[in-house]
Amino acid sequence: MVQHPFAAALILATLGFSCWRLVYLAFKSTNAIRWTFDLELASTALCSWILAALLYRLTLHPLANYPGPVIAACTDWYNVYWVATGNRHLEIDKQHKTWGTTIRYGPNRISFCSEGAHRDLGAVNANVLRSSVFSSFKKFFGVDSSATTLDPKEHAFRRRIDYQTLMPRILQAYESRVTPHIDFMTTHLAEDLPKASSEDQEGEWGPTQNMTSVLTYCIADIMADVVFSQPWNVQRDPRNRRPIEMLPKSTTGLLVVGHMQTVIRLGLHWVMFFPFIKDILQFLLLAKSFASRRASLSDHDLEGRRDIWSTLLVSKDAETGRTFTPEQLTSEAGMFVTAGTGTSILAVSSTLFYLLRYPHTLTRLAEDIRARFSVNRTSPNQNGSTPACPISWGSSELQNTPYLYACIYEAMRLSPGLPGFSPRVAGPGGVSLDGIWFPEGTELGIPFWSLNRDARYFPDPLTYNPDRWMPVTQGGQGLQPGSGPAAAFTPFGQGRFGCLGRHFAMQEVTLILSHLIWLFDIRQEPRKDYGGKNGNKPEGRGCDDEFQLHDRFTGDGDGPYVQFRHRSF
Ligand code: HEM
Repeated sequence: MVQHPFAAALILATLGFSCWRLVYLAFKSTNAIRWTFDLELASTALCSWILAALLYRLTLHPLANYPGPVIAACTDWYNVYWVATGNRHLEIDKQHKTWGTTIRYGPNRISFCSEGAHRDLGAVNANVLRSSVFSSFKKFFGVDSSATTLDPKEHAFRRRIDYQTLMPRILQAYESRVTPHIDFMTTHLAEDLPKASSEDQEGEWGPTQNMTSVLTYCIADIMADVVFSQPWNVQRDPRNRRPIEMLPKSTTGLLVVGHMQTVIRLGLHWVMFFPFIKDILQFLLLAKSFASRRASLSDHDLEGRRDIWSTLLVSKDAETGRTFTPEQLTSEAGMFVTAGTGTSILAVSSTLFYLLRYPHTLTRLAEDIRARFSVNRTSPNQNGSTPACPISWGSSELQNTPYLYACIYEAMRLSPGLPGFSPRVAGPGGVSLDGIWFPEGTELGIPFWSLNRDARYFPDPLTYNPDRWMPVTQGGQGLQPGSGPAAAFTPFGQGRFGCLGRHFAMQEVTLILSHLIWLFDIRQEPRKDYGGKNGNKPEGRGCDDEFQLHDRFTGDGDGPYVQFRHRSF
């Protein structure tokens, strides 16, 4: 209020006018035609109610003194707008640059960009709950998953069961559900390339590939196979691609709706936001059909190969003795596909983007990987010209390739899987973050995009520098994600909401990248204009050297546009 005297004066004046109108109408009522009077009275009362709410939000609300855009303090339509554009992470970043560490980005929402706040919010025993933003999922689909339920006990129960499917020691069982899809992708890429005249010569460069698309199809096939024992077949059959291509945009829809709890309470979300969510409805129908087909498979059909479904089916919660109901089983299985697809695509595509933008990092990584994994002359050739890649799922040598991990972490820092918020709500009695107390019910979010680029924690933050994550003994800075000086960087979240698939994801991402880099030379499409050279890019998107994302709860990119050629052996 103090910061916005003009807005406050305007609102006061309008409120005064409304009160006068009410009094005037009350006097006039004896002579007025009844329905006209009712209409005028109702609209005046509505305007007065809205203005009173605005006034309260700007003056007496517990968050009234936090800085930020006036419109954000007044209404959540600010959030709806920015979420719908996919640019909310850029807008929030701009606001933090203007106002500092803590900003009010909704009437009841605080964005807190500090390592201390991140630590306190993510602590296992933090007095916070999941925000009602996630409730839109259940409102539309009638079911919840561990990634959306607001009930802490239900969440903990589902998490305990889900964890049993992704424990590091059982991941090896998924090998035959992962590697064939990666092999299909690389074989397909190789088929498009001009043949090299001999093995010890590089070939010609092949056609341009949009790696976000290539990876989307590969990773969707992997996830459907790992979860449901059913290849989605999106790599082979373009007709199957629409649901997976539309998934990022439809999660935006859920996020948009989640910010409008009043609209949901009035049941208007179906009408107002249907265009946003119709694609996710299609996706869920597809997940249901996967689930019913999977339910009809017997152990014999699986030929001894484990999938996530079979583990979920038999797992029992040690604390409560409960198992999943058929509905819970279906919603959890579908959730694994949504949670594990977009995030992994982004991790691989952004790493490729930055490796190509900083060619010395690509050269170093390729030399390292090719030196560690030598050519196996006895294994069958792919497409007659390229020896098969010897790197296998779960390879301990691969897991001990620090520069590969460093390159991925650094790309995830600049292109976080969750560029925006994963909001929490202060529990009964309130919560203290980084020394600041927030009352019960306040919605609190860490702006991951901004935090990961904060020069207080990552000097020279916009430079892609994998050496930050290399051990000191190998000339690096020795940072480790989520601890010590890099505590601000937690690419897989933390605490009781942290990612259950992190070990699986790192195995998958490292395997895909190492296969591409071992098999092919890669270069950026020479003619592609990535950045704001034409001066017509929206604010925050002008940098040529940055992988551009849309915040659709998970980050959604495009490209990089690359060309491959056969490497020499
Ligand atoms: C590089 C890839 C990935 C990244 C960056 C990533 C990141 C994250 C993050 C940041 C969260 C926490 C969300 C929150 O705080 O609300 C999360 C949750 C989750 N992730 Fe991942 N994830 C990745 C891959 C996967 C994969 C492959 C799977 C499954 C196979 C998976 C399953 C989950 C699940 C089930 C949750 C919800 C946990 C809960 O609510 O208790 N993720 N992920």
